[in-house]
Amino acid sequence: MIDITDRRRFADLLATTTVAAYVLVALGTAVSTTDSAPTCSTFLGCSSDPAHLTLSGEVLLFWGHRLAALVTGVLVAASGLAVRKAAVGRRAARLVGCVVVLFPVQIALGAAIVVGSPAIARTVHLALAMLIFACLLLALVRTLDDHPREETAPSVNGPASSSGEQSERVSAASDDDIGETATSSERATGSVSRLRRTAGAYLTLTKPRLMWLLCLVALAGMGLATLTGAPLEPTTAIATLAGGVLAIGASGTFNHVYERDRDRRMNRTNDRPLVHDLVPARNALVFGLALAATSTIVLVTWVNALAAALTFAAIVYYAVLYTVLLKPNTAWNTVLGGGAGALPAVIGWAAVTGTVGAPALALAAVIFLWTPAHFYSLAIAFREDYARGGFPMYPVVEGVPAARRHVAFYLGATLLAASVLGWIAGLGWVYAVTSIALGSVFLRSVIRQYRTPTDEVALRSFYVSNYYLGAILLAIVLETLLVAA
Ligand code: HEM
Ligand SMILES: CC(C)=CCC/C(C)=C/CC/C(C)=C/COP(=O)(O)OP(=O)(O)O
Repeated sequence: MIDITDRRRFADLLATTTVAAYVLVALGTAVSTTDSAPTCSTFLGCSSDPAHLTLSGEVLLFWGHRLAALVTGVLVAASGLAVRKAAVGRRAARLVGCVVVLFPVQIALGAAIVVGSPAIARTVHLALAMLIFACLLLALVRTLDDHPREETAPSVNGPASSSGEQSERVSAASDDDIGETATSSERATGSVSRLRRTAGAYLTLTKPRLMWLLCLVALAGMGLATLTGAPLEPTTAIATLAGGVLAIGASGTFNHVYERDRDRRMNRTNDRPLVHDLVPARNALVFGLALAATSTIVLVTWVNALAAALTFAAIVYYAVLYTVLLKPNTAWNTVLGGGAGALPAVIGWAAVTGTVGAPALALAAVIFLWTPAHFYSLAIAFREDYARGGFPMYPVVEGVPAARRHVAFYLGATLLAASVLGWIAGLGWVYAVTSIALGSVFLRSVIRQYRTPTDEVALRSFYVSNYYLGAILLAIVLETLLVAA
C-alpha cells in the first residue's frame, strides 16, 4: 500500500527543491548579465583580492548563486534518495532521476565558467539550469496530481442570482426614489447624483482596474529602450501613457458592449452598466470610438506613427480578435488573447525608438506566458459563472485539475522567460532580487492550490500574479532610473 505520509513529505521536499532551483536559475542569469563572475575567479573559493570582499550588489549575487547552488544540490540529492520511498508515479521518478544526473554536469560546467569562462559553457549552463528547473516543476506537478486530496469545493460564484434581483439592487439606489413631493433642492441633489452615476458608469466601461498594470508594462517597455541609450522625453512618456489609457478604455468599452447579454447571466458581471441600461449601448459604442480616435490622435501627434499603429492594433486585438472571435468560441481564448496584453511592451519600446527590439519582444513574451497563469486561477474560482455565461474558458472545458496544471506550467514558463528577459536586456540585481522574491511567492501560491484546492486559494494566486508582474515591471523601471542617474 502507498504510504501517503511519505508521498506528502516527498511532495513538500520536491516543492522546496523546485523553488530553490528557480532561485538558482534567476541568480545564475543575474550573475551572467551583471558580469559578477570575474569578481571571483577560482572554483569553490575566492582569492584575497579586496574586490571580492567589498559588499556590492554584484558580489552578493555571486555569493548568493554559490549558496543557492549548494542548497539546491543538497535538496536534489535528498529528493533523489527520497523518490523511491515516496512511491510516486514512474514519470515523476524519471524526471527526478534526470535532475540527479544533470546536476553534477551543471556543477562541472559552472567550474569551467569560473576558471576558463568559454562563452559556450555559459550558454549551455543557463540552458541546463532551465531544463533542471523544468524537470523539477513537471515532477512536482505529477507528484501533486497523484496526491489524494479533497475534491474542489463548489465555485465561489455560487448559484445564479437573477439579473432581476440585481436590477432591483441597482434601481433601489437610483434616483427614482425621489418622490413626487421632492423639493427643488432635493431635485438638484438628484441630478447631481444622476450625473455622478452616469460618469461612474462611463468610467466602469473603460475597465480602470486593469490600467495600472498595463501602464506599467508600457512604462517598462520605454525603460528597456532607454537602456540602449535612446533618450526618453517627458512628453513622449506622458503621451504614450495617455494614448494607452485611452486605448484600453476604448477596447474595454467595446468589450462591455459586445458582452452585455452574456454579462447579464454571470454573477461577477451582472451589475455592469450596460446590463442595467445606465448607458445606452449606442452611446457606449460612440464613447468607445471617440476614445479610440483620441488615442490615435494623441499618439500620432506627440509620439510616432509606429506606436499609434501598434496601439490601434491592440484595440482591434482585444475588441475583435479576443472578444468577438476567440472568447466565445475556443478554450484557447486566454492563451491567444494574451497577445493583446503583451503589445503595450512593444508599444512602449516603439514610442522611444520608433522600432521594435529584442528586449521589448522578450518582455512581451513574459506577459504572453504570464496571462494564462494570471487568468486561469480566476477562471477556476468563477468556472460556474463562466459556464453560465456560455464562455468555453479552460477550466470550464477541461476541468479544474487540468487548469491547475496549466497554471503551474505557464508560471514555470513565465519565470524562465523573465530570466531570459534579464539576460537579453542586461538587467541588474534590483530586477534579479525582485523577480526571485516575488517569483518564489507566486510559485508557492500556485503549489498551495494543490494542497488547499479552494476557490479562495485560487483567487489569492490570481492577485499574487498581479503583484508578481507589477513588482518585476517596477524593478525594470527602477533599473532604468539607476542607469540614468
Ligand atoms: C486574455 C487575457 C486576460 C484575461 C482573460 C484577463 C482576465 C481578467 C479578469 C476577468 C479580471 C477581473 C476583472 C474584473 O472583475 O473587473 C482581470 C483583472 C485584472 N487583470 Fe487580467 N486578464 C488578461 C490579461 C491581463 C493583462 C495582460 C494584464 C496586465 C498586464 C492584466 C491585468 C489585470 C489587472 C491589474 C486586474 C485587476 C485585478 C484587481 O481587481 O485588482 N490582465 N483580468
Ligand atoms: C493598449 C491596449 C489597447 C491594450 C489592450 C490590452 C488589454 C486591455 C488586455 C487585457 C485583456 C483583459 C484584461 C481581458 C479581461 O478579460 P475579459 O474581457 O474576458 O474580462 P471580463 O470577463 O471581465 O469581461
